[in-house]
Amino acid sequence: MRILVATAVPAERDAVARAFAESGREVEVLAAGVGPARAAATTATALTRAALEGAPYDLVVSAGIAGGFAPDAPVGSLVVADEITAADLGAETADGFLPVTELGFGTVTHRPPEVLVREVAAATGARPGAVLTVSTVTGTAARATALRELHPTALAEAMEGFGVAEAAAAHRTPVLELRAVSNPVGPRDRAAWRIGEALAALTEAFGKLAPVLKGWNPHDHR
Ligand SMILES: O=C(O)c1cccc(C(=O)CC[C@H]2O[C@@H](n3cnc4c(=O)[nH]cnc43)[C@H](O)[C@@H]2O)c1
Repeated sequence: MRILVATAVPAERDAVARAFAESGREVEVLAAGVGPARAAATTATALTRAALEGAPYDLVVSAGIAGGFAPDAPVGSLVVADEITAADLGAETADGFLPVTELGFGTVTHRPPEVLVREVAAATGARPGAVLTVSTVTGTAARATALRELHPTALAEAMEGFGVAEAAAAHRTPVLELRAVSNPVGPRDRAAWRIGEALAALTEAFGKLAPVLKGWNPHDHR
């Protein structure tokens, strides 16, 4: 079982890697960059390289900190994606937002394996729900409300999950997204982000997750 974990920034990579200190070559943790496009490009490159080396990954995990929708995902809590949805990939119209799928293109949602989502939730206490991928961090209460109206099951927003999932899908590899909430989604207050608390929660979660991930057989749960 080979696992690729893609975070956005090195501090998140290091927080995850601490939990896998003795995993040898089974788990690689990569700082793939901020935003869906950069994350997709870096993740796809890593997946291609591994495939060409004859050691393809069996699972890709998008991980890091996130904004949480109140009151369901408070700061310090964990969220595991039961769907990974690109929330701003589409067109704005006079009648509201249209996802690209309604324009006849592509996809806006990837679904991680249900069994794995349940196992991750049980092992870590993470709450399952939609994790939105946005290219612009939400900075107003109005935008937070609009996102929840469009995505009532959303628990968190971050900036990479959909890009990582697109790369995984191109390689027919299952994907998972696990996030630790560092801030509420809403009016911008960067100074109030609890990054240290969220990174500590991420390390603890991956520590509990290591046996689950290593024991998971993708061929049993396609
Ligand atoms: O400054 C630091 O020490 C530091 C350490 C770890 C991570 C960061 C980041 O700024 C990570 C940016 C990353 O976080 C996600 N994120 C977090 N909150 C939100 C949000 O409210 N809306 C969208 N994305 C959020 C996102 O995935 C960013 O890539 C800094």
